[in-house]
Amino acid sequence: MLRAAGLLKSRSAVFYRQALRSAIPCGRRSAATGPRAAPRRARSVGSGTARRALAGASDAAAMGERLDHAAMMAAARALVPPLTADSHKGKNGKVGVVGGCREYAGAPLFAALSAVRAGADLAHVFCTPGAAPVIKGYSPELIVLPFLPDESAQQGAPAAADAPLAAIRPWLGRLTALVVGPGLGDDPAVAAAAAAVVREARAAGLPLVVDGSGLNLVAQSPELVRGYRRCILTPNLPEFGRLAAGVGLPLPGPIGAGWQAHTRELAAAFGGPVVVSKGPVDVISDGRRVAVVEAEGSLRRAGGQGDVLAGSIAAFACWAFPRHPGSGGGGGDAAAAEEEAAALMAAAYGGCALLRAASLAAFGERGRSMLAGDIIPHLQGAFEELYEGGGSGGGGGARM
Ligand SMILES: NC(=O)C1=CN([C@@H]2O[C@H](COP(=O)(O)OP(=O)(O)OC[C@H]3O[C@@H](n4cnc5c(N)ncnc54)[C@H](O)[C@@H]3O)[C@@H](O)[C@H]2O)[C@@H](O)CC1
Ligand SMILES: Nc1ncnc2c1ncn2[C@@H]1O[C@H](COP(=O)(O)OP(=O)(O)OP(=O)(O)O)[C@@H](O)[C@H]1O
Repeated sequence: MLRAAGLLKSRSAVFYRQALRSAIPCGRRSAATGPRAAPRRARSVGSGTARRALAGASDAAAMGERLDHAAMMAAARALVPPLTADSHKGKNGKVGVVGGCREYAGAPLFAALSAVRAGADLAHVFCTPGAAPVIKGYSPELIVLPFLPDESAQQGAPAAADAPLAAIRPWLGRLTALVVGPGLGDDPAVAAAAAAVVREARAAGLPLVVDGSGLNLVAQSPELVRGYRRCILTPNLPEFGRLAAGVGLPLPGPIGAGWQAHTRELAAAFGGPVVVSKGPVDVISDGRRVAVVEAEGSLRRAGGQGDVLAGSIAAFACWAFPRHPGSGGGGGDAAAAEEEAAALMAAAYGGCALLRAASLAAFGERGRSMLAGDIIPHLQGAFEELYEGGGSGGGGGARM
């Protein structure tokens, strides 16, 4: 038994290392990705670490010029808080997930569990009453709050968002990042409540990751996030097309990877949010600079991998804005805007690289049977390899 576990462990470690190697275009491990000798200090966006790490790549860059992989990995690594004996619960992140309805209970579960497995301390799921017992039943770790409208009771009723927002509002102030959309569905009352939560979160300067059905909300009402600098939009290609249509950005031809070339333009059209266009490579842009995550991932396309990504990015977003001071809105000084954009780009890059390494490891273990839930136990080993240099290689056979 122990021997088998050891074999699994070392097999996993091989996959993390493969993922790591394939993440480095020159094929050698740079200082930026090597193990760290010294303990790290806690850092915040205000320290300028993320911006400085990006500066070498971005200062000379023309609009849309591609940022360097090693610099992006260093920037992501700089966001990771050290584990210290004087930490308290919540210090390393409290993530909220707005999503989960009768049809889709898995998506918010994947996002929330991934956030805590990536290192956030707490995860809350704001879902409909129909989804709550299912989500809770899967994981005692999650704080499940059935405050979104009950879809079955709402048919034909006006989409009033006041009551759900009143229930959710007291919790928002405790969070350090919010994921909006995994498994939210398209019920009008649920969508109206989620839109109200987005407005409230934005007013409070809370970092947002918008994914899944949340992107449909944004496509229909781009003003929800337009100009908001603490927002990451994570579209797959159909979602990318809907967002582009929402802001009047023309795209060439039918759905396809070529659309990703327009990621910078889409981000520019939103004027604040970072866009992560998911696909064969993940293209990340703040409307000015572009970073591309090319690391090898899984060959499986099982549903839910985007939810694991959203939760992983949310953990990094907590670390990018530990106390979310300021509003993240337009205006303010240019240096602050630059800091926020750099931190957000680093958070997105960190999450994308993590997902790819973990899914490659899960694929190595499960092959064609790999599911999104199989990736989550591998977040640990992938995280250690990419961001801590420890490389326990753990995760094989562990529970979600
Ligand atoms: N287990 C769950 O509860 C899951 C729920 N999910 C949720 O389900 C809701 C709806 O998501 P959908 O996946 O239906 O909607 P999407 O808009 O993501 O996808 C619509 C259709 O486009 C296709 N498609 C996706 N990527 C494509 C690409 N690159 N090229 C061509 N076609 C592509 C898909 O097969 C799908 O049929 C969201 O809220 C989402 O979060 C998903 O996250 C999957 C897992
Ligand atoms: N064609 C591809 N080649 C390689 N990796 C891919 C490809 N498509 C997706 N991925 C990987 O899967 C991740 C999630 O992308 P995907 O398109 O599955 O999201 P999604 O459709 O939003 O997921 P979900 O099923 O959770 O809604 C990407 O970030 C990338 O790592």
